[in-house]
Amino acid sequence: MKLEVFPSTDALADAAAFGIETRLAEGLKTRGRASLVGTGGRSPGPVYDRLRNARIDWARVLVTLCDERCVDPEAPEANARTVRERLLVGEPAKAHFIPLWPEPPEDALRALSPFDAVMLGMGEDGHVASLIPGASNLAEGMDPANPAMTLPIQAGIGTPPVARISLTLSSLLKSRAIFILIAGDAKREVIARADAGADYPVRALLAQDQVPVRVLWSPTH
Ligand SMILES: O=C(O)[C@H](O)[C@@H](O)[C@H](O)[C@H](O)COP(=O)(O)O
Repeated sequence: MKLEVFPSTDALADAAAFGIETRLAEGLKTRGRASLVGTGGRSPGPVYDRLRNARIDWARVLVTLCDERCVDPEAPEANARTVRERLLVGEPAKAHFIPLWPEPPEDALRALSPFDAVMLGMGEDGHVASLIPGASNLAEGMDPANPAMTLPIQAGIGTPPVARISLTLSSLLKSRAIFILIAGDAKREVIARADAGADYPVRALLAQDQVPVRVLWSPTH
């Protein structure tokens, strides 16, 4: 793993947004459509803010999420709400948004893949999307041969501890580029340990050579 170190959240967000916009533009140019898998948490907000200004044909872009909390889509905890408020405003409102909940869109996701760009955060427990250590079906979610695109995750783990829908590892890997956004010293140590072989969910993304993965780090959120 090559950790890309940025001095600030702004610098990280500039680089991530540029990388993602480039992937979307490439998808539009070569395939006439593009797909973005977004994420929740604190990391993506500043990236969405920049992507809003991307001069691409948003009407031909499909946007979905790597995970969703099973809460009212209007609730502040809903990842869809973050995407609606931070990304799908102005021109990007023309993009087609595919929610993961209440009906996991298995077929739509399969038809959409491989995704042009997948943006992920990472927890201090090494989770990505909602592939969270402690989930009773984590092995299923981490099975690279699992044909399912999505996986329900029980309530009681993760923050907030609500039930969730996550993309599976196999669906995250049906992509052309993955961007992992992390902040703070604790997560820098976790990802270094994962890269060195520790059994965190994020390790599965670092230890494969099917999809290019960029890991972008800044000292704070
Ligand atoms: O819905 C979620 O909670 C996320 O998708 C989750 O996987 C998040 O990305 C990480 O927990 C990192 O969160 P931060 O970006 O806040 O560090």
